[in-house]
Amino acid sequence: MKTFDDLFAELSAKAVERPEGSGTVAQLDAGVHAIGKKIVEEAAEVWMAAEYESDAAAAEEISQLLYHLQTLMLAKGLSLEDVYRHL
Ligand SMILES: N=c1c2ncn([C@@H]3O[C@H](COP(=O)(O)OP(=O)(O)OP(=O)(O)O)[C@@H](O)[C@H]3O)c2ncn1[C@@H]1O[C@H](COP(=O)(O)O)[C@@H](O)[C@H]1O
Repeated sequence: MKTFDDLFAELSAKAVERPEGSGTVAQLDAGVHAIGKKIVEEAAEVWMAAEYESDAAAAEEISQLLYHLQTLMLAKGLSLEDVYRHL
């Protein structure tokens, strides 16, 4: 099963290698403003799923929010350590 750190390593490699068809590369090219809007959208979907949908649906929406947060971290050049030091 993929962990938060595994996904960050995978996305970091995609940002460097820029494989054809990568949604992550497209998001990074779209920039911080577009990724930020996606985060707000996904956060709302997490809230709605948690309040009105199944636990499985909420978990899936949470995974998507985590993905978009990682994409924003990459767009900003932030490392896992930059975030973890605040936990
Ligand atoms: N975990 C994710 C992941 N979670 C969410 N998403 C993106 O977020 C979108 C989810 O948004 P919604 O469900 O709200 O659907 P939507 O609004 O119709 O989506 P869009 O129209 O905005 O694409 C998906 O369409 C994906 O584009 C993800 N995209 C990729 N990953 C993983 O990231 C890795 C790299 O992916 P690529 O860069 O695409 O190769 C792979 O391991 C993927 O599994």
